[in-house]
Amino acid sequence: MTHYDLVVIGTGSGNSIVNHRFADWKVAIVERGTFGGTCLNKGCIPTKMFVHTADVAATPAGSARYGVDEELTGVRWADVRDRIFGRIDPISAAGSEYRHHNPENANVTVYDGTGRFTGVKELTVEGNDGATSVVTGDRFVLAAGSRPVIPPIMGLEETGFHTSDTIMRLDELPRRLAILGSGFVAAEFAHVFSSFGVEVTLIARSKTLLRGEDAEIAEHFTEIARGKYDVRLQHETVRATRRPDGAIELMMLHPEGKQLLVVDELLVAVGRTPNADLLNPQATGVEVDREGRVVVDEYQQTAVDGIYALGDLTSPHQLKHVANHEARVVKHNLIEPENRIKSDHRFVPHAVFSSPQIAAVGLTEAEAQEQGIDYVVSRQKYADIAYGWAMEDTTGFAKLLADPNTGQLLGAHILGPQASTVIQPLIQAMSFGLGAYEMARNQYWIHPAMPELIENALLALPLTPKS
Ligand SMILES: Cc1cc2nc3c(=O)[nH]c(=O)nc-3n(C[C@H](O)[C@H](O)[C@H](O)COP(=O)(O)OP(=O)(O)OC[C@H]3O[C@@H](n4cnc5c(N)ncnc54)[C@H](O)[C@@H]3O)c2cc1C
Ligand SMILES: NC(=O)c1ccc[n+]([C@@H]2O[C@H](COP(=O)([O-])OP(=O)(O)OC[C@H]3O[C@@H](n4cnc5c(N)ncnc54)[C@H](O)[C@@H]3O)[C@@H](O)[C@H]2O)c1
Repeated sequence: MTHYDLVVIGTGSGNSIVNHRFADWKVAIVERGTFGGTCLNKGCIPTKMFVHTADVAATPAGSARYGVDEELTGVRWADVRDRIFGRIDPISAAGSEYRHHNPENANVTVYDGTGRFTGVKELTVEGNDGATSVVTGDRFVLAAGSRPVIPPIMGLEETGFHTSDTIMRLDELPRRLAILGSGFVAAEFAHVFSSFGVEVTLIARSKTLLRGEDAEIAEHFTEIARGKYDVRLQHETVRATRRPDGAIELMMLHPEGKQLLVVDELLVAVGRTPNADLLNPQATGVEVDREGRVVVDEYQQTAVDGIYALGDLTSPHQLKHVANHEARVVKHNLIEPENRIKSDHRFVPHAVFSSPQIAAVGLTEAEAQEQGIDYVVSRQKYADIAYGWAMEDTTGFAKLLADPNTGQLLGAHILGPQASTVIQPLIQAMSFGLGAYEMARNQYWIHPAMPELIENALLALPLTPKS
């Protein structure tokens, strides 16, 4: 049994905690999978590299409206895949090498294996090489992330399927792909594979895709998606079978009856569950809530003094910028326990990198209504700003909600080109309390740039000056 000052479990955002400020600490890092975690290896980064490539592949299909005739003559899947992972895999390997062998990490021991609490502040690591080690620590950081949910569909395991963990490493592009789910992962991969020429069928139980978004955004996105690939709404997949010819047959229930779908590959994208169960946190007194998340306070500390948790393991926002923010809070609180800081989850934004993009922060209109909050609303189409004319955009818009009493923004929802970038000034305004009326009028907005979408949406809010 070896004792450490600090034990970090998980090398996603958890890995960013240990730096020169911990040089005097004896540190253990435990990682069961690929160094760098989900975002680097299987999440944000490769998906966005595929999404950008898909945007390029989709360009010819939309260029005729500008009077430019282009043709997509092919997508070299193996080249796309190998370019992307040819860049990512060495970064992950270098991160692992750095922690294992670089003299700057002389105080750090890496355990390649799965950690599981077997007592109070005692972790048993089943090494990937079969060896077992027991480590104890004064402090722990639980940063073990989440994994894809596999729904209980008859025959699914025997049939075989992909998740976001494996779909990006396919040997070749399938002719037909079914995607089960209607959230972030489904929306992004539907764009990627349909742009690459794959016949995509998206199977959703809900009445709209992306139902966590503001209802107007979700409805518009669903309508646009239906024009690009086959979208089956209100379909419950009940059985999967592998046919003798190798194809996959899915049986779905729909209000109007049973349906069969035959595809070559299946991507399951129905959510992610925290990896808390792998850690057996109860053995050290750490609480887990009904959703399976490790419970933390505003300092990111669990019920046990000195045991902190962060990221997908604990947060309802399964987003990298949230995991990174929480890692910075935990780092500070470890180094300065007498002067701890709180994490700030007031205005957590997100973006869906599909086509079109979606970005949002704050309340949806339905949430404002449910919470009985007084609000005013404005909408601004890309089609009615100069850059929208340049892009010939016909579907994009921004929707803003503001409190008429305080003049503060309550929510922002954007569907359209570069939504993930265009939204940033609104996140800033909400975070720093800048009034919507003043924001619109007391600064220059570059003409004729895309943020004029925001300027006009702000000007359209029926507000009065507050300062
Ligand atoms: C396809 C996809 C696309 C995404 N795109 C975006 C995006 O565009 N923007 C965004 O903000 N977010 C995105 N996300 C979400 C983002 O990847 C996660 O929110 C983020 O990576 C979580 O970081 P983390 O440090 O909490 O966990 P992870 O990065 O998952 O790290 C946890 C690590 O812990 C290890 N581990 C687990 N259990 C144990 C154990 N018992 N012992 C030892 N090690 C263990 C795991 O192997 C893993 O390496 C995406 C996710 C997916 C799946
Ligand atoms: N751009 C980004 O920031 C990004 C991209 C990808 C993933 N992520 C993160 O990863 C998380 C997981 O993504 P996800 O898309 O897997 O989950 P999700 O929670 O976004 O969406 C899953 C959807 O699948 C539906 N569903 C559940 N069971 C189903 C079933 N049996 N059949 C059909 N549909 C079913 C759910 O109702 C839900 O709408 C996201 O919530 C997000 O936090 C973020």
